[in-house]
Amino acid sequence: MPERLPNCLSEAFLPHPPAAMGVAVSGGSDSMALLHLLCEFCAAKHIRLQAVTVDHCLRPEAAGEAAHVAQVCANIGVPHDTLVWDAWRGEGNLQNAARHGRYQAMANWAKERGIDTIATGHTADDQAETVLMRLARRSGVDGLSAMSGRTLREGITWVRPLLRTRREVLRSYLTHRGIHWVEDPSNKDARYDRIKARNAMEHLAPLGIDAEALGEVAENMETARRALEWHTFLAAKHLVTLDAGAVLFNEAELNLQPVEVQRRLMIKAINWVTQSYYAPRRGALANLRAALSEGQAATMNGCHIRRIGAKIWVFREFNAVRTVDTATGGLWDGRWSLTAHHPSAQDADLRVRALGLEGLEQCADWRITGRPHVMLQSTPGVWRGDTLVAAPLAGCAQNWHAELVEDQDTFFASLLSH
Ligand SMILES: Nc1ncnc2c1ncn2[C@@H]1O[C@H](COP(=O)(O)OP(=O)(O)OP(=O)(O)O)[C@@H](O)[C@H]1O
Repeated sequence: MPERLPNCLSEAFLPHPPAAMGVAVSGGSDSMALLHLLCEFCAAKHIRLQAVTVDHCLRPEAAGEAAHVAQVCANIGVPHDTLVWDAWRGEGNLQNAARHGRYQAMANWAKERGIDTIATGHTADDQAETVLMRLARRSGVDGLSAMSGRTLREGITWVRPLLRTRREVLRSYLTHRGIHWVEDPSNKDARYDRIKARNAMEHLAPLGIDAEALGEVAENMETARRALEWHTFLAAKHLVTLDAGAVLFNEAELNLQPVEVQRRLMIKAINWVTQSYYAPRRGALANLRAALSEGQAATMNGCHIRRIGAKIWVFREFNAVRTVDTATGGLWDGRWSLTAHHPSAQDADLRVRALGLEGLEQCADWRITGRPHVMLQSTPGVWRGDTLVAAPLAGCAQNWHAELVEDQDTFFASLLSH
């Protein structure tokens, strides 16, 4: 085994080398190898490298493992920090909560240090195991698509330089150089789906289903996913309009699109209106489609969806914002800012709340906006007690402006991954 792995870290993973980058090191073989490979790579490119380990306080050995990583980093002259995540409150899925907490903690760590890129040690084996697990979940093109070599999350670019490298290659590299790594006991625990998938690989090999083959499937799926994404983007440009924070589809044009494109457009619309990241379930979306085709209205994930005239409107569900109440200087529903340029705009007793029926009763001119009554109910207004002061989206502006924090281009941009 050579001391260097020349093909592991191609420059392709960093098209624009940053001045500084982070590396997430759990202490396992993959990230330990990544640390050493990056140490050489960054020295040659004059990139300042810093390492980080998150201790989830879930296993008694974890603190010792983090200390081991710290020692290894000290030996090779890479600054290292251990972050503690102990926010588990016993609710929901522990693995997901720990992963989410870890990414957030590392992103904050990086931002505090002026680092915008962090490398993680995902390998070709992780890729293959993920494909197997996704097959079991009956995933479609998105789920089966390859993990990307670069993703944006929490305002940080995450890179995965080892995605095409097998774990066994990294282990022999470490062994050859006498570098010790930590063996996480959960890596042998066959109660976890990932370990089940790992163990299944040896039985699948005689069929020709190995890490390389599964990796290729994932890359083919990724190519198909991008084509679908592009088609969806072009369709959106043609049949979507945005108005007052709502998404409007030309229904006749929408129905001409393939079902999968319709599904993706609906997900993006719901996510844009609710500022959410998670897609509603396939079954729920199929029910929504059926309801709409029968002319019924539906609510889903905090959105109200219905046909009005020739359009399908997707807008905020009134019940989801009924109790949202903020000061006029703040963000209402995470996306609206209401401002005015007169001095009374600063009055401490002014609040922003949804209009509801009460608000619209005080808004004589709502019809001139051309917006549906049911949609305007969930738009923001400025209130003093029970009296409506202004409703800029409902034709009663009184010199107030309602602005979305995300400009409308972000809806179209969200249709394309980066
Ligand atoms: N506790 C940790 N501290 C620092 N980095 C970590 C830690 N755990 C995992 N990582 C980083 O994430 C990489 C992938 O690890 P692992 O597969 O265990 O995580 P995961 O939660 O499955 O990640 P993902 O959801 O991104 O697939 C590691 O190689 C390492 O770079």
